[in-house]
Amino acid sequence: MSPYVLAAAAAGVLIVFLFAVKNRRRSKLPPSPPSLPLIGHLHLIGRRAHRSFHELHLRYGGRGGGLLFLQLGRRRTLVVSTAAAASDLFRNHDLAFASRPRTVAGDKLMYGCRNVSFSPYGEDWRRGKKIAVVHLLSPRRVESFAPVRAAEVDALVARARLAAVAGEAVELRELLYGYTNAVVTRAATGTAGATAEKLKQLLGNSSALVAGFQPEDVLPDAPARFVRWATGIDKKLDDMAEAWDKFLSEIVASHEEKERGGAGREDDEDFLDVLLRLREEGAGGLELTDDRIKATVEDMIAAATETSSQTLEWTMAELVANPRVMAKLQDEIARVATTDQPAIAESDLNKMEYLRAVFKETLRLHPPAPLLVPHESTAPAVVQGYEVPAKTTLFINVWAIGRDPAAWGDAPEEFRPERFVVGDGDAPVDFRGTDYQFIPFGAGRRMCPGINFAMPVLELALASLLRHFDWELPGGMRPADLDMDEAPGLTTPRRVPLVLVPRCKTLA
Ligand code: HEM
Repeated sequence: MSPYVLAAAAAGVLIVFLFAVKNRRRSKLPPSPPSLPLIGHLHLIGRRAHRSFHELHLRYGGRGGGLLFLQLGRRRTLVVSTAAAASDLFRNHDLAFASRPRTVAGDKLMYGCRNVSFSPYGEDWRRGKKIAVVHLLSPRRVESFAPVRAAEVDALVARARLAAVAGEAVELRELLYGYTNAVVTRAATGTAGATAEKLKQLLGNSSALVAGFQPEDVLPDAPARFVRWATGIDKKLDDMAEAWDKFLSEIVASHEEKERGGAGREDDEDFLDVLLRLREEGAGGLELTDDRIKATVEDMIAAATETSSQTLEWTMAELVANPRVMAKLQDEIARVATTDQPAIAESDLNKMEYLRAVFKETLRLHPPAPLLVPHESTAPAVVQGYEVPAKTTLFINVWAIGRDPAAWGDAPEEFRPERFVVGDGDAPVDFRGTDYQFIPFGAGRRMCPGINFAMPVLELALASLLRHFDWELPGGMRPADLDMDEAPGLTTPRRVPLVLVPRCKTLA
């Protein structure tokens, strides 16, 4: 046989062998739709990524046990879309997926990812998170902000009353954002007013810059840098980072000045006071540099404000769309908060079981972070028999999991808070990270540490707004006319802001 024929035969065998190996490797990845060169599956993802992932899961993920593997430009991506798969992932692979993908925007806006939310998994993140859980968001610290919540709810009710007396419609987003922003800004920095206004502006501009896919997601380093420079993204991020830094540095300086005048009582401290005191005390091994302190305060404000105001706006929308639920909740509030009380006491909130159920139902259907915050794996993992390589980005589609018929029955789209009310002795499904069909705050190591802070802020506001007012749709609109779609972005506000008319109620 001629050497050419031999070489061709050998090459053929080698190609078939390599193809078989590649296919065997591929077959160990979770299912995946057909992809294009370079961009992979990016062209299949719309502006509301959670909806695109859900559609792809329904179409291609059937045999994948709730897992779907996508190549989004350069990013290997695992999408989890069912409660069963989320349970397996958090129970058995939480550590492998406990890091975060690094982004240029996160680096620039959060002091090199020195905040808790974007920090890669490691000792600094662990210590930063401990500070958040033990010192900033502990039940005792949250309790110390009760007067702040009471004052800001009073202001919220007063603003709604002005509109009610004038017979005017109110844009709820503006009203509710003003409230959550003021509570969080006061808890973080001790003041609201102009500080809260400035923060609103900074937060709004920053969200627009970090939303959506970034050039480095799609392109190799050098071209991505070029695109960032050519499109002006880098300049915008640098300007934004400078504006944040100027603002935060002034607040830190004024707190340091105050501290030099003598330490106040620990019970009256805001987040910045706590962080500066911990720096003095040694901070459990974490070097609390100025940058880390500023990143932590910025992180808390960013993580708390929009998530809370969006939850309130969605809840009001669902209540107006479901008058039966609205009436039942108003009855509960009237039963618990009697007429002799001018304002609702926080201790009464625990007696409002249906109120908590209403919020849970809202968070099931409208989780503010529909894909959580992206995780990244630091080691290879075998999930449900599939091999997932290290450095894979993980999206947990809690928006889809909240609609998973296997977990929620045959009418998962229906707003029915009774799902979360159970008979004596049974524990209702909760969002504390162990009922994997309902994880709007995440689960495992990277779970949200802010639940205790968020819930009284939400519950006190809603109970007060429903106690003092009836809420009507403007201009003959009917509940069925309400647009219940969400806008694109990292969090999911309503696409169309909710506008309602408050009518003063006489307290029965
Ligand atoms: C309705 C209100 C809120 C919702 C729905 C919410 C939801 C979430 C979610 C989904 C995550 C990501 C979990 C993951 O990646 O697995 C998260 C992380 C985080 N949240 Fe919240 N959150 C809320 C309020 C708050 C508040 C009030 C604070 C602080 C005052 C806060 C601070 C944080 C922090 C620091 C992280 C990062 C945790 C980490 O990476 O280890 N959140 N939150």
